[in-house]
Amino acid sequence: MSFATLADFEAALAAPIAPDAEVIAQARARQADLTKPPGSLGRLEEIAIFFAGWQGRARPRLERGRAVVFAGNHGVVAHNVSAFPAAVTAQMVANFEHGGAAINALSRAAGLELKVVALDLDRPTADFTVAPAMTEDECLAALSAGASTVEAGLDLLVLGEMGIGNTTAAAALCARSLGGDAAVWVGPGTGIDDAGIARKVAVVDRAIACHADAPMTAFETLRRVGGREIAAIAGAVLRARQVRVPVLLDGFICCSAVAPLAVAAPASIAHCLAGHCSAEPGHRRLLAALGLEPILHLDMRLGEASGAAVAANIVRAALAAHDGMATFAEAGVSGAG
Ligand SMILES: Cc1cc2ncn([C@H]3O[C@H](COP(=O)(O)O)[C@@H](O)[C@H]3O)c2cc1C
Ligand SMILES: O=C(O)c1cccnc1
Repeated sequence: MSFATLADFEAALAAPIAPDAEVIAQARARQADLTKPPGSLGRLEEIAIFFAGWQGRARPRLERGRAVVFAGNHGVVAHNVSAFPAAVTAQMVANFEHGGAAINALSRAAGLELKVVALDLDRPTADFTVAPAMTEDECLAALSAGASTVEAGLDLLVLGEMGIGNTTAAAALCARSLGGDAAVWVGPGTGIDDAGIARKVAVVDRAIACHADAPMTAFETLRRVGGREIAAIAGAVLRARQVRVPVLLDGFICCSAVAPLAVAAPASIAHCLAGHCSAEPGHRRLLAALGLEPILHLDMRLGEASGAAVAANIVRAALAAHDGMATFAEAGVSGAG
């Protein structure tokens, strides 16, 4: 599946795709029958029921889980908005390929297959303080690259990114999609100092002003102030919903990729859970705006799908309890009197 035209993107965004209500009812009934006080597994129960509805299976499984890390480079790094040089993006992609990054260890620990997709790293996006980051064709190609990593039959999709400078793009996406001053969305990213944060705020203000007259559509926001890895995440999310694969989103940047989608069509991210709340200050506000309750709070601020990969272990635990526990009848345990 690809996004050959803008109409394909708009159709995927608006498609009326919902979880299976009958299967949700079956999974809920099973939870009520398991040998525990009702509700005592808390959020784990909700996670199991969510996966049941999207997988269309009253006893959902996590055999084929995939983590995908998309990488892209950003013209906006010319404004000195990251603590690290842009060359680190390609160097980290090499590190992913050699198995040495955090996501290699964490995806292995969670039993997830790992795919790394580098998107035109030698062609950074345009500086979005003066021009759209991508042409329409470039944005469609990135959306398609994301969609092509997802197929029916996956039990879980974990999404993440690598792209030096992309917390600046993420802040601009949030400001354009959700409003609010640049200052509420800008944070230290890889660790810039206060002067760097002030530079970043000014860059996001200029970006918002530069694109203020453009249509406030999801596509224009992704294309103008996003990046290739960010558009690829949006494409993967839309494709996952079409094939009913539940998604775990990672940190601030990953979630910023779905903000334009959620604003345009709230149901377009109904199959997504937030793996964690990162330490990047805008993430908490972004999750609240998206109506997502993060599974974990671990003060992580890495990206690479790392927080979502850790949360996949919680999903695994939720599904194991849902599938493996005995019912009151099977175990001969008395129900509530
Ligand atoms: C070695 C290294 C590994 C990373 N892995 C993810 N990121 C994270 O940091 C970047 C965003 O922060 P900023 O906007 O400040 O550049 C993204 O690549 C993100 O995934 C990394 C950053 C570095 C330096
Ligand atoms: O929230 C994240 O995922 C994040 C925060 C800072 C830098 N890189 C990623």
